[in-house]
Amino acid sequence: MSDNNTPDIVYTKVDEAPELASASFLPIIQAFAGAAGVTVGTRDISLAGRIIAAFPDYLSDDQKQADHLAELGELVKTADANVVKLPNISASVPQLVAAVKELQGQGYALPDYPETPESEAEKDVRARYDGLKGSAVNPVLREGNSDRRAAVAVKNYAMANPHRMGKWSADSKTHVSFMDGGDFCSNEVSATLDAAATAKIELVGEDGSVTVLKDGVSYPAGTVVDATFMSAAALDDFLAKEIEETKKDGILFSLHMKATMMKVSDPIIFGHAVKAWLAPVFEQFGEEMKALGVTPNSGLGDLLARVEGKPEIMAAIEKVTAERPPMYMVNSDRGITNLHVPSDVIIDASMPAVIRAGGKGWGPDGEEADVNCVIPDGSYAPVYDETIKYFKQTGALDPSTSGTVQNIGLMAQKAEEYGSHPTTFEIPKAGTVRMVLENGDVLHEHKVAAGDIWRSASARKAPIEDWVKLAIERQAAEGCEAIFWLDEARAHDAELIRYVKPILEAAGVADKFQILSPAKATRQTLETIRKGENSIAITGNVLRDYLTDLFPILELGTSAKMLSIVKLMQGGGLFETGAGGSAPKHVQQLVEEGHLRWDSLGEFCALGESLNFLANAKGNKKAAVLAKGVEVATQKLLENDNSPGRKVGQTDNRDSHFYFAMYWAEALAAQTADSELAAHFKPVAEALTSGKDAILAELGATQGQPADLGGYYHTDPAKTAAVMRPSATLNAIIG
Ligand SMILES: NC(=O)C1=CN([C@@H]2O[C@H](COP(=O)(O)OP(=O)(O)OC[C@H]3O[C@@H](n4cnc5c(N)ncnc54)[C@H](OP(=O)(O)O)[C@@H]3O)[C@@H](O)[C@H]2O)C=CC1
Ligand SMILES: O=C(O)CCC(=O)C(=O)O
Ligand SMILES: [Mg+2]
Repeated sequence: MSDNNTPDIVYTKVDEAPELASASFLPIIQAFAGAAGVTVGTRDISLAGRIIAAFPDYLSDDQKQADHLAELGELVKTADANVVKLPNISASVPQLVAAVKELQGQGYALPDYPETPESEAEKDVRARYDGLKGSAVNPVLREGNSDRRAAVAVKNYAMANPHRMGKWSADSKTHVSFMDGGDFCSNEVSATLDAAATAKIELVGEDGSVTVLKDGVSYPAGTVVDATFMSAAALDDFLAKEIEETKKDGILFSLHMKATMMKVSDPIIFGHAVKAWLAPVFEQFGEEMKALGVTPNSGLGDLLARVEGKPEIMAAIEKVTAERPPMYMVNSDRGITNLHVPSDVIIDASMPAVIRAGGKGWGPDGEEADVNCVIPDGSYAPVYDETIKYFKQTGALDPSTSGTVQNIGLMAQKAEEYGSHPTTFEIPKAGTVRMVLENGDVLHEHKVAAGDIWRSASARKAPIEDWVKLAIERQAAEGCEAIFWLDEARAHDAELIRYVKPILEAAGVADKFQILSPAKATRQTLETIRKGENSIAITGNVLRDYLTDLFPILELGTSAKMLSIVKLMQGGGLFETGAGGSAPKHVQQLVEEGHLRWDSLGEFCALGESLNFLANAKGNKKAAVLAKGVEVATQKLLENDNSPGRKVGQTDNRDSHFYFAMYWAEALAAQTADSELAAHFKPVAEALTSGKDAILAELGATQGQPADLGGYYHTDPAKTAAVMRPSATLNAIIG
């Protein structure tokens, strides 16, 4: 749906640090693009914006907001889509509840999040909130497969200016622990559908009763449909054993999940860990805590807040905690543990952080220590396991000589586990889960017990074929090693391999590709980049996510600098900014000490790609000139080291936007392809250059002081602009 009101480029309005950055950077983009007749507009996909859009019937007319996510969901299915997508919050329940509370405080008469909905009205409210939970944005926008890599200039800069890496020692006790049975990995079955089909998922109880869990799940022909489950009993045994083992080893206990993206299964697994950690407390006070509204899936933080006024429960918690191994901390100064909030420790970012640090996590005493990284399901844990084993044997990677790993990820149309939420169930009672097709065929069945987590994931034919073709294209462009990270011994992967091989053979390029299990691919890839050579990892959706944080964090120090292109299957373009999240810690630092260390390199890269797309797809010559200018400016910003530093007083996000604007204007003034644009930008470049000292002084004057944004999830635009655009000189030139 592209109408006259759709701008040439849609720049998404999001949350937390990237949204703060946009308050400073977007006015620059709009002014520069406007001079070339390119329109850049925003669509609000922030958590607060999505909440407001979901409850028009509760709000006054001036508070109402259209459903921009739905609009973008349509746009990305057209060739007109040109969307720059910044990272947004994939909300856990505590984040959602906090955002609602903040909006209520601002006068939005939103209903409370119903913990235990009973009336029809409460059930309706709960369903609307549930639709906003977790990764509700990315799967809607990602109508294409993923191509993530470091731009050449960025990689070269990282090699010339290597970040610090923690040292690995051969006797590090840090390791990964995963289940050896009863998990999603070992229970998986998979089949490819010959014809289009509609399935019903039902639970046949041991008593013979039939409960329909989900009806009318339809798949086009050629879809790979998986089913699997995690045994709750096996999970509980595993967690109890790991807590004991960690204590024996004298190291930190940590749990790494993706409770945001895997919004149904992983919060439940997280809740099992909370229960395992406080097992004796739950045994003694389980009923009382339930009455207080304790839901282990929301984490220890929520639990502690609810039992605060109960000294006997608090005493029991203290007693158990003293017997437990020390826990890996999110923030030891504030006592925030790994199990406090399900969205605080997110595996794609958290495991690389441990690995980059040489296998260290922060303990409750504020000191670094070795850590047991518990990742219950064995499907992808071997990647981290193998990485850690490799570094223990060989020492840390050297970013000044290391090659690079690019990723081609199967992501389109809610591929694989990351699209499985509507078909994931916590099983209410023992029986058999069956997936039955409309002709009565039983596609998959599993015998399950109460509390098991059963889920079905699928990958469609068109996205799979598009993914293999994209891999062929990228391998031809790079000429380097290319590995499909697929395990022929795993049911789902075996079905994918049946697609991959014939396509490679038909294209005559089978010899350019290898197919290796994730563990073997990890080792080979690490050996390749250690030699200074490059590798393309062609993976499913989960490994796309994991690897595009893991390798960039080792090679570049951060995944913020990644080029992240989604070639939409209907011809449009979606340009994600970096491969990281919305960095809540950065907001805290800005609010406390007026320094924003968010690095917008991902935005610069995405902007360049988006303008190039406009130039190529729409023949917009001026956009091509703008794009070239963005490339030159980015290169210059790197060369001159104008990226943000971590500490107050150093270059920050706002300073780096000024430098970017100055270099961009200089490049546009100097180019000869479009004299009109050159003439327009000449005085702009001069004003920015001669105003440099004044501008930097005005920007710097705000550092070191607390900043007031007028909100967290729903900030005040005027206050945010005052914080993020404090230079009157710069504003006058841009304005
Ligand atoms: N594409 C998307 O929409 C994504 C959204 N998310 C969401 O983001 C939130 C936070 O997720 P989390 O897993 O903590 O991951 P983040 O990537 O937000 O944070 C991890 C750390 O990465 C570093 N980092 C990330 N981006 C930048 C940047 N541009 N500049 C500088 N440093 C950066 C920071 O490290 P340091 O502190 O060392 O500076 C940061 O603290 C969650 O709500 C999650 O749901 C997460 C991933 C992707
Ligand atoms: O959508 C999300 O929750 C996170 C996405 C993510 O981590 C990624 O795409 O790398
Ligand atoms: Mg990720």
